[in-house]
Amino acid sequence: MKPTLTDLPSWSALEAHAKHIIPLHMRDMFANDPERFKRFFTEAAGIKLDYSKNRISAETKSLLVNLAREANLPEKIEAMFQGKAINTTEKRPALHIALRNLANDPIEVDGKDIMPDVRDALQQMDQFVWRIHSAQWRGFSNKPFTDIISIGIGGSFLGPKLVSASLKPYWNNTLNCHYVANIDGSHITEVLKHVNPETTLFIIQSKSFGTQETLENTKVARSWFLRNGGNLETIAKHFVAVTANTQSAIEFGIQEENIFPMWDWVGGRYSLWSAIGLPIALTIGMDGFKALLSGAHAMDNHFRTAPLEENLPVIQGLLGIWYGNFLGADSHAILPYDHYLRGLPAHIQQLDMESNGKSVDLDGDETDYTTGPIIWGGAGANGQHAYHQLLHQGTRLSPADFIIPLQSHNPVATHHAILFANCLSQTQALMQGKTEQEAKQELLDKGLSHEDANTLAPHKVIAGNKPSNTILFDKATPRTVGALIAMYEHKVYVQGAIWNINSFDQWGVELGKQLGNEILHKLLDEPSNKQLDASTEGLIDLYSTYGTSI
Ligand SMILES: O=P(O)(O)OC[C@H]1O[C@H](O)[C@H](O)[C@@H](O)[C@@H]1O
Repeated sequence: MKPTLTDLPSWSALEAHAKHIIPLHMRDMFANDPERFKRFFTEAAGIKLDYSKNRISAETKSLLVNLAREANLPEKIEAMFQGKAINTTEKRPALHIALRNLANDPIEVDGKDIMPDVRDALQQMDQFVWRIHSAQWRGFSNKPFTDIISIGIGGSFLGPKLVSASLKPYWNNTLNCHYVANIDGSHITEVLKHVNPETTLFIIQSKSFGTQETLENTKVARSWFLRNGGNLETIAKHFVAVTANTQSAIEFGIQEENIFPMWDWVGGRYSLWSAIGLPIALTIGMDGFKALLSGAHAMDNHFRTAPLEENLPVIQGLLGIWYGNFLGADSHAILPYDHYLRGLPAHIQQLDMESNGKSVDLDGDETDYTTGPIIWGGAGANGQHAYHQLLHQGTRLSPADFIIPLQSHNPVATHHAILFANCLSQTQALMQGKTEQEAKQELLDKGLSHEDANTLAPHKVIAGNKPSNTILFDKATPRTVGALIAMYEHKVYVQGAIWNINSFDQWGVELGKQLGNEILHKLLDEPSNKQLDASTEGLIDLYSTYGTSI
C-alpha cells in the first residue's frame, strides 16, 4: 500500500490534537486570550480576514501549516505558477493566473510563451468594447446597441454574471446585460421578451462550443433574430463568440473575425478573466475590467510569495481541511452581506464543488479521507430569517464565511450600520451561543414562573462554538472583487493540492450528458432499442403520454 495523506505525521498529530480541541469552547478561548483577534487576523490585496472565531489555537494553526508543508503545498503552488501540467488527466496546466499576469513575465506552455496571446486577446476585447461603446459598431438598422445577451452555462455563465452584477455601480449605463443559461425554454423566452433585435448583441460563450444548452439556445436566438428583421448578412453584426474551438464556432455560422479566443489551459470555472469576461468589460468598461484583473493579480502575488502562516488562501484552505477532515463538517456556507455580491455563493459553489468534488487521488486511487465540502449560502441579512436557524441550533456543523464591505455604494439612512451590526451579531452569536442558565435568567427577568422558565429554557439554548470567518474589504470595487474571487480560487487549489486530487477536471458531469442523449432519442420518438431501467422507462412513458415532444 502506498503511503497517503493520512500516513503523514502531521495528519496523526492533527487527529490527536482534535481530541484536545473538541471539548473546548470558543467563548473560553476569547476570554483567555485578549490578543486573539490580532493573532488570527491577516490581510492582503485589499482583503481582510478575521479568522479568530474558529475552533483553533496557535498550535492548531502550526499543525495545519505542518500538514501543508508535508503535503508539498509550497511546491504545488509553484508548479501552478510555472505552468506545470497540474491538470493531470487532461495533461494541461491550469493557468488562469496568466490571464491577470499584469507583470507580463513570460509563462511557458509546451515551450511557448503564452503571454503574447493573452495580451492580444485583451487588445481584441479592448477594441471591441470601444467600438460598441462609441457606437462605431451598430446593429443592422444602424442604431447603437442597447442590450447584450450572453449565452453560456456553467463557468461560461456564473463568473461573468456574478462579476457584472457585483459591479453594477460601475456600469456605464448605455447597455443592459442579460444572461441565458438554462435549456428550460422559459429562460430565453423571458429574456427575448424584453429586447429589440435591432439593438441586441449576442455573445455566445462556450469554451468547447459543444455544450448542448448553449448551442440550442443560440439556435433559438438566431432564428428569433432572423424572424425579426435580421438576415444572414447582418447576423455578423449581432453574434460574436468566445471559444477555444474556433472551427466549430465557424461551422455554426459565427464569422471568424467575431471570435474571441480561449485556451485549453483555462478551466471553464476559472475563465471569467478571459474574453469570457466580455459582458463584464461591456458593462463596466475595459478600465474596470483591467482593475478587476489587477485585484486578482495582487492576490496571485500574495498567494505565491506570502509565508504559509500569513497566506490568506492557505489559511482558508487549511481551516476547511481542519473542519472537514478532523471535526466532521460536511458543508461550508458563503454568506455575502452585500446585495451586489449575492451571486457569490452560486459561483463559489461551482468553483469549489466541481473542482474538489473528487474521490480518487492523482494516481487514481480512492482517497481514505473526505474531500470537497458542499458549498451553499445566500445573501445576508436575508438568510438570518431563513436558514441561519440551523446554523445556530441544528445538529450539523457548517463553517461559514461572512463577507462584508466596510463602506456601502448606497449609504441609505443607517442601513449599512444595521447590515454591519447584523453580520457581526451573527458571527458573535455563532461563537458564544447562549447557555441554559442565561436563557432561564432572561425568561425569569421577563416575569415567567420558574416552572415555565425551566420548560422553555432548553429550547432557547444555543450551543455556540460554531466557526466563522469574517472577510472584509473597503468597498466592492473591481479591484477588491477581483482579489476576493482569486482568493477563493486559490483556497480551492490549496485544498485540492493537500488532498492530492485534480482540482481542474470534471469527469463526473459527463455521465449525465451521455445518458441524457439516449433519453432524448426516446422522448423525441427517434429509433432506440436501448432498454433503460424501469424507473427511467416509466418516467419516459409519462412524458410520452402527458408531455410535449417538441
Ligand atoms: O464553456 P463550455 O465548454 O460550454 O462549458 C460549460 C460548462 O459545462 C460543463 O459541463 C462543465 O461542467 C463546466 O465546467 C463548464 O464550464
